[in-house]
Amino acid sequence: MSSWQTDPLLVVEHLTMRFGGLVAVNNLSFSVGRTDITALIGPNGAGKTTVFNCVTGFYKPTEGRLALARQGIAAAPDVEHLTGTGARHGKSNSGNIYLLERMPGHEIADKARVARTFQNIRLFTGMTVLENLLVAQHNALMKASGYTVLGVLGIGGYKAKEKAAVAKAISWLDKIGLLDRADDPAGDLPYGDQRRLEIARAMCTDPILLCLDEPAAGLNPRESLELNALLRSIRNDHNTAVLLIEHDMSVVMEISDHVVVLDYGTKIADGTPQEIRNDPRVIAAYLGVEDEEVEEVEAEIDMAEKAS
Ligand SMILES: Nc1ncnc2c1ncn2[C@@H]1O[C@H](COP(=O)(O)OP(=O)(O)OP(=O)(O)O)[C@@H](O)[C@H]1O
Repeated sequence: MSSWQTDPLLVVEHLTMRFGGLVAVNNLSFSVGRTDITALIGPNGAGKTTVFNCVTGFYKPTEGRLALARQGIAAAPDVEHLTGTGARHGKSNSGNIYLLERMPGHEIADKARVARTFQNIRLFTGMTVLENLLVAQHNALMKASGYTVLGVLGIGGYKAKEKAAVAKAISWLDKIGLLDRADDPAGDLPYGDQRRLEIARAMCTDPILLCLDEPAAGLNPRESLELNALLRSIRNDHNTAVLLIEHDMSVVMEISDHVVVLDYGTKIADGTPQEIRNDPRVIAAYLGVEDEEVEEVEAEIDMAEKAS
């Protein structure tokens, strides 16, 4: 059995999102494995970003449940019990469970520890590269200060936390190869570096789930390889599950453990890259081609896989 079945971090059940008469996501169920890179793929308008917006609290789903278990397994009876209490989160025998559909975005980030990036880069371009990573840790630092001036001036653990925040930022800059650009404005970085900085900024909040909206868009082949290595390291070395939306099939095939395919808001396939890659419905839907073109597309995917 695969990780998303045996050790799910997030279980999405019957998620539906309507905008007036338009059903953007329709009765969608899938799981995100705790140790997986999960790719959400599908043609333009399939509902991928809407799913992200529901997971991260930008939208309140019309229907459905999104249960995240910080540790252990969110056992069905525990999730049912929590749902019945009307609470947003609660303790179970194996740890805390969070019902994301009930939580505002800032709680999803702070308490459930879900971080995200956007399709278009949203760095603070006028701040330095280092400052971008420090700002990401602002909430944790303010907590350490006890929200008091004395706290900020050094009573209690604030100074130690401040040092740790700088150390964490520097270690991420080192990891993404931008230590020598630490004092430059983030807006001066080339596009691919800005993308990696945005991911590092999200990682500075110590997420348990990192949601990336088209991280490979606009990257050249070298930057794309660097991104793959970074995402693998996030999964392997930082115990952070990754959920990404991606159109670049070579990236999806190369780094995903699990692929969920949407078309018109509905799930049409769910499995390993190997399982979904030979499914003609997936290829046709994802690339928006007619049936007779499917073989051609399969050949293209083969070539992309061999090249990566
Ligand atoms: N806030 C909104 N109000 C109305 N309709 C919306 C809203 N957000 C998304 N939609 C619609 O929901 C459908 C799904 O959009 P969504 O952006 O989730 O698709 P997507 O798979 O992420 O597409 P893309 O790959 O182009 O980013 C589309 O028809 C879109 O127009």
